[in-house]
Amino acid sequence: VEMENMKKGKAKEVAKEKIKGKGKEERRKVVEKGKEKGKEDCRRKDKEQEKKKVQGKETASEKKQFKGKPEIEKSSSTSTAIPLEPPEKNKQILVLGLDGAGKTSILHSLALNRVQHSKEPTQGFNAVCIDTEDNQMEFLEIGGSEPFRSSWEMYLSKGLLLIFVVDSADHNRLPEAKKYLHQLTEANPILPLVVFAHKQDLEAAYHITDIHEALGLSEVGNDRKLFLFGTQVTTNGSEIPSTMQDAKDLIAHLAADVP
Ligand SMILES: Nc1nc2c(ncn2[C@@H]2O[C@H](COP(=O)(O)OP(=O)(O)OP(=O)(O)O)[C@@H](O)[C@H]2O)c(=O)[nH]1
Ligand SMILES: [Mg+2]
Repeated sequence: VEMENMKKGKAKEVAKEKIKGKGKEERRKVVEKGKEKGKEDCRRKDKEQEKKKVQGKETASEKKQFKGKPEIEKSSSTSTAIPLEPPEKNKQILVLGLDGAGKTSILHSLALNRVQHSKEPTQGFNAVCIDTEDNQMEFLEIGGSEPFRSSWEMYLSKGLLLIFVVDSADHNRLPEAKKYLHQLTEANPILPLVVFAHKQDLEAAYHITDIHEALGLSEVGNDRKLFLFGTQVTTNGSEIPSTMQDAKDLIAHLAADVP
């Protein structure tokens, strides 16, 4: 399926203009500003992660999965028990969606520019730093299993933008995904939203227009930047599809745009 980027109404125009209108120079400034705020940690960790991957050990994000409070800014992130608290430092790109939607697989693949499927459900959090050409992004996935969903909402205020992932072939659970998505969008009416209509490789996958409808995306707020991508990761090791690359580029632009 040739995947595409769908945007809606006014939000579409605004987002487009902002991305196009923003000169590279200006964008770079924003990025530099972000780095000054202490994102070097993130970069250093990312390098360590890459090394691990090359050595064929556990992936960065798997290593960083843990229960309880995220400690991604600290050098030794280990398992801790409750309480759950939002991270206090840099703003992150939140990656949410029901269990099994494909969040971790997407993050691994975006980090490597190569497909890498996740083998295990995320138990708690999964923090991933990804370098782009002139930027660096910090993603925070929160597990989609029931016990973790109650903590999604409290991370919204710390989010730069929200990536919401759905399994496009899991028709039965689309209403549930919609319910959670709308709870999130109602709690924060302006946070930019990027929806991944994922697993487009599956025969049963709904096309993005159906996903748009099933998730009620026309009702998530007129003041919000909204994007919808049809995505998939297929064979481990293969290059990520161009739509995934497009999504990554867009996310980098959006993240750099946030003051
Ligand atoms: N067919 C297909 N399967 C996929 C795709 N992406 C991920 N998967 C599979 O879907 C399953 C769940 O993927 P994960 O990335 O662990 O899903 P998740 O959203 O992180 O799940 P939680 O961490 O439990 O919230 C794994 O078996 C993946 O291999 C895809 O594009 N197509
Ligand atoms: Mg996961």
